[in-house]
Amino acid sequence: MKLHRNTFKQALLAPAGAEVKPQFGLFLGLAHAISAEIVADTGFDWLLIDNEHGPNDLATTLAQLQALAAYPVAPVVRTANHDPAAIKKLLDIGAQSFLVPMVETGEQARALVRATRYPPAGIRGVGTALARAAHWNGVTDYFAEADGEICLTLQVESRAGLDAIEDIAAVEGVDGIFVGPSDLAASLGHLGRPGHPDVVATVGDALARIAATGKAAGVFATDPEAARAYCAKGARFAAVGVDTLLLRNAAVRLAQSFNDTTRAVAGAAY
Ligand SMILES: O=C(O)C(=O)C[C@H](O)[C@@H](O)CO
Repeated sequence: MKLHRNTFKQALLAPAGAEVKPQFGLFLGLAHAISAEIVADTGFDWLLIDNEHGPNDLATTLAQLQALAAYPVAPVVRTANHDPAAIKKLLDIGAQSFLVPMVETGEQARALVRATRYPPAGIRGVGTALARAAHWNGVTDYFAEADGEICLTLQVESRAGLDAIEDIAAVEGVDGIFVGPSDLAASLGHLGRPGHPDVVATVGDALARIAATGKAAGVFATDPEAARAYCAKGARFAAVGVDTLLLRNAAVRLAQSFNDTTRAVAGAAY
């Protein structure tokens, strides 16, 4: 059995100058295989299983990875934090692409790369007999190929992270840097206002800086115009929605068409 090739990594790392189509994704916070499978064939390039803010755990993440495996969409797993033991378990259940929140130094980036690699490049523990990732020792040459199919993207979403963009990008094994406008807005004194002009300008500058390093720049923007503007600034992957918001907003609009309800439709995601 051959190891699954990471098409998300291939898309993000397309050679500079190549005709690179930005990869558009959706955050998944409903934490169930059914809701993940419902959106699996809707046309997104990637779907993010969120373990930071979404109520996901290892079991729900596994179920969604299994559900998505049948579809031409790339699963990305956002970790809750930088814990190498938690990353090891996510690797072993088969996650190949990661988004790690709140990275603020090159040192943190180096530690995160090591958490996703086997020795000697890293500290990932060996347990392939128990790992879906290796199809329980069914994948031939797993140890020779596993590290190469890992896609590690890190979130810069604070003033300190902004200051460290080039240091983080310089770390071998970091494939992309994703700007989180909501947490960055909070760090810049604009809590709840990711669309504030100062935040928008700062995000755009950060994307351009990331792209200039040669690493893939990523961003979160639920406003289509903002997402396209950020892609023009250098974003190569963009999360443009959240499943929870899609559900709630559709329900609010449908109810309003029958009842005299005035519930607000959630705009930008936070
Ligand atoms: O800080 C951000 O922006 C992100 O990291 C995305 C957030 O998690 C949130 O906006 C998703 O709803």
